[in-house]
Amino acid sequence: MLGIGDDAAILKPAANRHWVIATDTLVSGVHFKPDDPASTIGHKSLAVNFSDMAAMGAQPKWVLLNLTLPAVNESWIKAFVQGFSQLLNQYDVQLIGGDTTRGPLSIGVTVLGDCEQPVRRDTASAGEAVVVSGQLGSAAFALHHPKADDACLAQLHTPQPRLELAASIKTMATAMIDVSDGLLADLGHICEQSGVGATIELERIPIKPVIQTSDDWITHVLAGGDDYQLCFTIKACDQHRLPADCQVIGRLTEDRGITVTHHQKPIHTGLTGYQHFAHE
Ligand SMILES: Nc1ncnc2c1ncn2[C@@H]1O[C@H](COP(=O)(O)OP(=O)(O)OP(=O)(O)O)[C@@H](O)[C@H]1O
Ligand SMILES: Cc1ncc(C[n+]2csc(CCOP(=O)(O)O)c2C)c(N)n1
Ligand SMILES: [Mg+2]
Repeated sequence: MLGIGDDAAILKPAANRHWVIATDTLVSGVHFKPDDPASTIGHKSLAVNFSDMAAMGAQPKWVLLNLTLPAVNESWIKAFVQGFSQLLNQYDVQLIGGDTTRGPLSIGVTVLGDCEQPVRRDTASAGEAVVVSGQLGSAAFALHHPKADDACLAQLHTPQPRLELAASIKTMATAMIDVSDGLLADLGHICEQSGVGATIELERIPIKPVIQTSDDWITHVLAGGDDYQLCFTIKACDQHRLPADCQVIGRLTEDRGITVTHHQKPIHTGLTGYQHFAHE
């Protein structure tokens, strides 16, 4: 085992474990505002990667950090490191390397984790219940209404990866994903890759009541993104075993596509999810 200092780090996998590897980049102006606090940018760049580990039912162990900075601003870097290290230490994860270059501000993180049995996106079946953790739409609401609610703003700036929750439900989850691009997009990935569809009930999706003050709250809930909650599927017989922070919001169907109902009536949203190249 060798960390920072050589041309590459060296890892020795534990026997009978699966390695799980993911990478996610945050770009200034795309994933955060240039004047957001550096400590929250540090936190979020790691949290979104840990969220991918949670979605696989894996435990993060090591990370690589690729920093592109426009200039050396010591107080900015100090605050970034503080936010980044706080989450690293919380989950006992080691920074084993990375790269630092000059350019427009962006942060790339690669995370390596392990688990006994990963939870995939392509293993759900029709008839199973669709579950989400926490509440959806808070971060998207805060992005559009930054002064409206501190709890929503905290969801946007310092999302908490659902690692403990994932560990507690991973054996009952038949498929799982984290909600980064919006529920419709991410549940859509489970559906497409598992060859099923879904019907979800809007009124069963947990939200903070304050977001309903926005005319666009349905868009925030279904397609806003930046939630970093878990969406997973379970057998109907496991519903009574769900932790309190999890809510069944619908069911998987043989028919493809996702139908959203509001008080039993289908609603036509025309929504997809967060798309990086949608407005080109
Ligand atoms: N440039 C790329 N080269 C190779 N594979 C890629 C590339 N971009 C995405 N992928 C792969 O495509 C799959 C989906 O990645 P994507 O980033 O779209 O989804 P995600 O990780 O669920 O979402 P998010 O990035 O919002 O967390 C992953 O397996 C990822 O490794
Ligand atoms: C300044 C600013 N503009 C827009 C957003 C919203 N946003 C950006 S990327 C993304 C999806 C996840 O990205 P990826 O798919 O790359 O992981 C979302 C919801 C934000 N947070 N800050
Ligand atoms: Mg990704």
